[in-house]
Amino acid sequence: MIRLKQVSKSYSKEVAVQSVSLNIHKGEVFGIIGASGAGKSTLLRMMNLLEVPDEGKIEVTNQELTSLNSKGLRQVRQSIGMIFQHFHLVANKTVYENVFVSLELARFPKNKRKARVEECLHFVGLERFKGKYPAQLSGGQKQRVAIARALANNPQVLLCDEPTSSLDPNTTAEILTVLKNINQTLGVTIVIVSHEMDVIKSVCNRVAVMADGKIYETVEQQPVGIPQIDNSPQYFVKQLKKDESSHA
Ligand SMILES: Nc1ncnc2c1ncn2[C@@H]1O[C@H](COP(=O)(O)OP(=O)(O)OP(=O)(O)O)[C@@H](O)[C@H]1O
Repeated sequence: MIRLKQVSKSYSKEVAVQSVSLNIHKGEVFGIIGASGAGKSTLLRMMNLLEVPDEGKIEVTNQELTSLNSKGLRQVRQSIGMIFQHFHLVANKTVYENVFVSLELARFPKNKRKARVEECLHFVGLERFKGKYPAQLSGGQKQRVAIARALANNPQVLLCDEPTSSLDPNTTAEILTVLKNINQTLGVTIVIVSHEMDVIKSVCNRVAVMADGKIYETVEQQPVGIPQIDNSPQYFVKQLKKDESSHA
């Protein structure tokens, strides 16, 4: 599904990614973890050519991205959705419009756009929020809009760059549940970059550990599942009192 062959990228003299080869299979939830500066985001951003590699080849759905002209690249990008840590929503557009725009850009059939936006907002549980603006939403809701937008063109791949790093544990669990659902019900291949071990362990079936621009090791794992978070005040009080007594 995604095939990287000896891909490298430098910024001035800074080597961000160094000769990485990697195959990500259809239907996987693939994680990329490592220290800050290890090259995770750069590697992910090369999978849809947001960053252009200096060397190497990148194939997505059997098409070599670096050899495509701009029209070909635009078409292939419709099968690759992406979400970001800071959501990247358009501030002066409503929830509905944020999703609608991606259908316009992709020249989705005009008479089907409205229904598709509603379908995507329904999938992420945000139908009631369609008239709101991003500033009126919580972080988790903003990420859901970004997911709906990324899903609008029926992608085969969803690239997720630190998708939960701005969110609290409860909202993180909600977003991971949405991502898992997308993988299981829609069969979308998911790649998640995160520095949070709990996130990677909860949903990924294979994980690349990056260091100094290279893949140090790729580990297969059984996802441990998404933790059930108790957000009740009773839970917080209990945890505080437990910590107090363990330090007495
Ligand atoms: N646009 C850029 N211009 C210059 N240097 C960059 C750019 N993007 C990344 N780098 C450098 O490339 C290296 C890898 O960065 P990258 O963001 O890929 O790492 P990361 O593992 O995702 O880190 P983090 O977890 O902190 O986001 C770092 O040394 C970084 O400073």
